[in-house]
Amino acid sequence: MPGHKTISEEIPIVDYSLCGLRTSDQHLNREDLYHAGKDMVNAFSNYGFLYLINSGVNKELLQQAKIITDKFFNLEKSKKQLYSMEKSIEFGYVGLGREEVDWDHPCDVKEAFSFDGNSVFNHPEKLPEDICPGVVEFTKKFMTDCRQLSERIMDSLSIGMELKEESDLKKCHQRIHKQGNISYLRLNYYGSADKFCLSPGQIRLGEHTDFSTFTLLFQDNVGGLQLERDGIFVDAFPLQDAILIMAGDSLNFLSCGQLKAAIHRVIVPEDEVRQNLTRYSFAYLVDPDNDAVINRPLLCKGEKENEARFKCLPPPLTFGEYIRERYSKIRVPIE
Ligand SMILES: O=C(O)CCC(=O)C(=O)O
Ligand SMILES: [Fe+2]
Repeated sequence: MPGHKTISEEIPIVDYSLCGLRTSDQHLNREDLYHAGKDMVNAFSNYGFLYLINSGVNKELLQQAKIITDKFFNLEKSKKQLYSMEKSIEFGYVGLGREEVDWDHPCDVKEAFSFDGNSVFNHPEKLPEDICPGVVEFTKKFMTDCRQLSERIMDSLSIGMELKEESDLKKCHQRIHKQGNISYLRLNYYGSADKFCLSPGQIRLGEHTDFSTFTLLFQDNVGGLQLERDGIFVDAFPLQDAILIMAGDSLNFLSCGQLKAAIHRVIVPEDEVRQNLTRYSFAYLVDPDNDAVINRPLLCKGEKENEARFKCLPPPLTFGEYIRERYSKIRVPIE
């Protein structure tokens, strides 16, 4: 039976060997989804994050992710800028200083490229294949694995949360990788710290929660990612072959606050050798459909719609409306 233990007493570990991508749909067992789902719900209720091991995501794809990231971000600035992200679209290149998730600190010291599923699968001609050969094939394969894994995780969560209608969570995510849903892969690239004059208090990525339902985060061994636990930031030490799963704002809303959104940030490591290493991370953000209402809690078994937590709810808010409002606060406009 999949277990639930802790790494350094900090980050719960959920073993997905019986429900991950190596298990075919026919061999998937409800009992196994239930046990993993309960572990996930416990971890998200207490902390908002967990390490998933034995997910079955193809390891070769992670090596390719690193090669593609290296290839793209080492290009000249002028080439990268040909693919600059336009306003409010989750596709394109975000250069140094274009995002500031936490306005109490100076700008984030990172570059990123986001690939939303609709662009990758339906408009691959938009991708930078000309300057970064292989990117179309890689994103298609990697995002397919991520979507399949995310759907399994939604099945586990729906059973683990004891939803009255188990399909309700997935119903909010019917258009992943299609028009009307912006679930996306973000390649994050944090250049060596010695190249920049960091201002006091400047960190690589400011404190934030993701807007997503949840985020699958693949990080390298450099370190620097921190998660808030009981009001204190703890190091999310990279764990070999594990995916860090962080609950986002949408899951927090959909569970009426029962599942916490993970507060996280990336600092510059204190260790000088590590500071001067380039850090990579790959984040796949599973988002609800743009028109899905996210601030109406999903009904659990035994619950009635007229119970206390359903009273006095604010006016309905769709995911599309929510992100428009949030993005306007984090993006520094293009000059
Ligand atoms: O680089 C990391 O480890 C975290 C990235 C992240 O939080 C994000 O892309 O939203
Ligand atoms: Fe994040």
